[in-house]
Amino acid sequence: MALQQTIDLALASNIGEGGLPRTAVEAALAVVGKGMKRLAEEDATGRLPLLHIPRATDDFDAVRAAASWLRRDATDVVFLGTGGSSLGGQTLAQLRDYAVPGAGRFTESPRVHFLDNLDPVTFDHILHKLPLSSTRFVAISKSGGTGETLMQTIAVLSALDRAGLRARPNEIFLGLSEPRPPGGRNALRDLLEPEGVRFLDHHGGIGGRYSVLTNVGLLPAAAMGLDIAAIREGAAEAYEPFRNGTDAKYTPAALGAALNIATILEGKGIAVTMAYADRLERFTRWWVQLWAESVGKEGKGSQPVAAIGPVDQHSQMQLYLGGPNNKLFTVLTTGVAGQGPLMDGKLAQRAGEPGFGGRHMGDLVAAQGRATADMLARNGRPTRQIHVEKLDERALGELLMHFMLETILTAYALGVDPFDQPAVEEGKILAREYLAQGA
Ligand SMILES: O=P(O)(O)OC[C@H]1O[C@](O)(CO)[C@@H](O)[C@@H]1O
Repeated sequence: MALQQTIDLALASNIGEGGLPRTAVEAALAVVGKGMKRLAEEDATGRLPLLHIPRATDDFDAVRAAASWLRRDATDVVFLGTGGSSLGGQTLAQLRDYAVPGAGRFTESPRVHFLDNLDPVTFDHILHKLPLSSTRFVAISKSGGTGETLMQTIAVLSALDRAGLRARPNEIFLGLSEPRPPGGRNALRDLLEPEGVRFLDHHGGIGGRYSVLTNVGLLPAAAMGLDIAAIREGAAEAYEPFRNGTDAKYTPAALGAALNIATILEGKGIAVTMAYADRLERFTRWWVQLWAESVGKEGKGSQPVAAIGPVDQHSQMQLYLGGPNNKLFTVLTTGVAGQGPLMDGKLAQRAGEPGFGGRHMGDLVAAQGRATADMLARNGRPTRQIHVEKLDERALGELLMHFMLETILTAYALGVDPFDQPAVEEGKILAREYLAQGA
C-alpha cells in the first residue's frame, strides 16, 4: 500500500477545541461501517462495476491497440470532452508532465491536448495552430449528448473539411461513448459514425466522474506511454481492505469518509485538498468534480477546494490559518526530500538563507508540507495528512480509488445518491432555450 494516511492532526484531543471530537469520528465510523457492508453487497451482486474494474484486464488489449493507433505518425493527439470524460485522463497524463507549468512544453511527441472547456478564442487558436493532417482527435462523452463536446466535434469536422481532409475523418478521429440505447439516440455516434469513425464503448455501469480507471482514463494514459496495469493494481490496493473485511477504522477510505462526515456534522462546510506536487494539480481538480457532483445534493455536502503547495501558501494560507475555522484540510505530500537541484552553499549564504546550503529543492518542499500540516493543527484547524512516497502509476491508481470509495461512503452516510447529478441538467436545458432565442 503506497498511501499513508493519518488523522491525528484532525482530532480535538491532539489539536484543541477546533479539532474534531473523537466521539464524532467514532460515531461517523459506525455509519461508514454500514456503508462498507452495502458496498460489499454491491460487489457480490455486481451492481457496481466500479468495484470490479481494478482487477479487470480483459480490456487492456483494446486500449493499447487504440493508443498505438493514436500515436502512429501523429504529432498531436487531442482529447475532446468535458468533466468526467476528461479530468481523469488529465490526472493520469500529469504523470507525464501534461499541464505541468513550464515542463508541459517539453513533453515528447505526440503532444497531448485535452480540450475540456468551450472557449471560442482557445478553439479558434488551436484549430489554426494544429497540423491537422498529423493530428488525431478523440471525442469522449459517456452520454454522447453533452452540448460542449458535440460543438467541439462539429468544429473539428468542419476544420478538417476546410483543410481538404474531410474524406478521411476515420483516419483522424476516434469516438468513445456508451452504446446507443435500444431504440434511442446517441448524438456523438450519430455525428461521427456516418463518417466511418470507430468507437470504443464507454462502460455502461460506470459514471463519467468514476470512469478514470476505464478506457476513458486509460486510453490517454496508454497514449502517453503509462503503465495502465500498474494504475489498476494500485486501485486494487485501495479496495483490498473492503474485499478482506477489514474494520472501517483500519480502512483508509472509510476513515477518510468518517472524517469528512464528522466535519460536516460539526458544521464545517468546506473540504480543502492541498497537494504538494505539480503532478497532482489535475488530481485535485478531478477530486473537486467527484466530490461536488457526488455529495452536493438535497442541501447536503461540503464545498471542495483545490490547492497546490507550496505556491498556494502565498495566496490561500492566510485565510486558512486566520479566517473562519470551517474547513477540513487534507495535506497531500510525496517523497520529494533529497530531490531536485542542490543548493550551492555560497550562493545560499549570499541570498541570506544559509540553511538552504547543501540542501535539495525537494528538502524545502518536504519541510513545507510538514510545516503546513503542523501550522494548521496549531491553529486548531482539523487536518488529515496523506503521503505517497513515490508518485507513480501504482500510487496514483491507489489515490484515485481511495478518493472514489471515500466519496461514495460519504454520500451513503449523508443519505444522498453518489452517482447522479440532477441539478446540472436544469442549466443545460435553459442554455439550449437561450441559444434558440438567439441568446
Ligand atoms: O461524459 P458526458 O456524458 O459527456 O458528460 C460530461 C460531464 O457532464 C456531466 O454530466 C455534468 O453536466 C458530468 O457528470 C459529466 O462528467
